[in-house]
Amino acid sequence: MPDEKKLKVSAKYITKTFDLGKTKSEKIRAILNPLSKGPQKFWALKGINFDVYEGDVVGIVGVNGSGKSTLLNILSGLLLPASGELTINGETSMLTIGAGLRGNLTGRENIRLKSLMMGRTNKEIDEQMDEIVEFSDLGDFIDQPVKDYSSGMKSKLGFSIAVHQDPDILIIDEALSVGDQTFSQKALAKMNEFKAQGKTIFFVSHSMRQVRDFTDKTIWIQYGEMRAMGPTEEIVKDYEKWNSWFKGLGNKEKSDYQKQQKAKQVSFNEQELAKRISNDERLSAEDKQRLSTHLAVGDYLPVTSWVVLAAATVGFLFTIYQYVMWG
Ligand SMILES: Nc1ncnc2c1ncn2[C@@H]1O[C@H](COP(=O)(O)OP(=O)(O)OP(=O)(O)O)[C@@H](O)[C@H]1O
Repeated sequence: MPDEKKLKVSAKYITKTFDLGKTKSEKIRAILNPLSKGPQKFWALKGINFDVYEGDVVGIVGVNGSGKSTLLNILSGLLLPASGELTINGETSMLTIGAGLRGNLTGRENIRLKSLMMGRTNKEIDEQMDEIVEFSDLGDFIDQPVKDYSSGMKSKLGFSIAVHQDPDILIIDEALSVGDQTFSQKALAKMNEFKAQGKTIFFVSHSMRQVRDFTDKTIWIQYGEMRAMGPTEEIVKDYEKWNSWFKGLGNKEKSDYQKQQKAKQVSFNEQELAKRISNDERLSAEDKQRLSTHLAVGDYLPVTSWVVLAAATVGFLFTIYQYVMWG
C-alpha cells in the first residue's frame, strides 16, 4: 500500500516559465521600465502534481520539448520552479549527460568537486577516487579537461560520480542512451542494484522498452502538462497509442498541432493556474490558499513598488539638500 510507504517526493502545482526571445539588454530594460509587464513567458511546466514513495521507480515519458528535463532539473535542484511546492525527503543525485560538470576542470577534479558538493569529506573522496575512476572506463582521459570529452565520455563520468554518492533518490536522464554497449550494460546493472536496494528512482527515456523493463510507475508529460500518472504498462500503452495517432497525421497537421500546443504554453497565465488550483477537489482550503499566493513570480517590480521607491528617493534627496543648505 503506497500510504504505508514513506513519502519521498511530493510536487504540488510545480511551474516553470522561460522568457521568450528577447536579448539580454531588452530584458534589463523591461525590468527597469515600471510600465512593462516583462517579456512574454513560455510555460515549460504548467502545474505538475505527483507523490512518489520510497522504493518507487518512476518513468517519465513525453515527446521532445514536453518538459521532462526541466522537471528533472527542478527535482535535482539545478533549476528553481517559478511557483508551486516541492518536498523532497532525502539526498538526490542526478545522472545526466554532463549536468553540473565543469569543462575547464579534469575528470578527476570534477569527481572531487561534485563529491564535495554532495557533502563528502576529502578523506572519503580520496578513498573512493580509484573506484570511481575505474568505473568510468575513462583511463588516462580522467586527467584531461572535460571540455575535450565526447558526450559519451561525459555521460560515463557523470554516471560514475553520481552512483558513487549513495543517494537516496536517483534521477536518471537518458543515461543509458549514450556511451558504448559495455558501459550501458554496466550502468543498467548498477541501476538494478539501486532498485533492489529500494531506492527511489526517476528515469527519463525515449525508449519504451527501457521504461517497461525498468520502472513500475510512469508519469506522462505533454507540452508542460501532466497528462497522466499510473502503472507503467497502462501509461506506456496510452502514450504509444497517442504516438501512433500523431504519426498518422500529415506533415501539415503535425506541425499545426505542435504550433497550437506551444501557443497554449505562451497564452497560459497565473489566473488560469489559480483557477485550476481553486477547482482542485483533492486540495484542502488551506492548501489552495497557500498554493495560490506567490503565483506571479517574476523579475518585474509592480507599479506600486516603483511609486514607493520614487517617493523614498525624493525624501532621501530632500534630506541631503536640507543638510547641505542648513547644516
Ligand atoms: N533555458 C531555456 N530557455 C528557454 N526555453 C527553454 C529553456 N529550457 C527549456 N526550454 C523549453 O522548455 C520546453 C521543455 O524543454 P525540456 O528540455 O524540458 O523538454 P524535454 O521533454 O526534456 O525534451 P527532450 O525529450 O527533447 O529532451 C521546450 O520547449 C524548451 O524549448
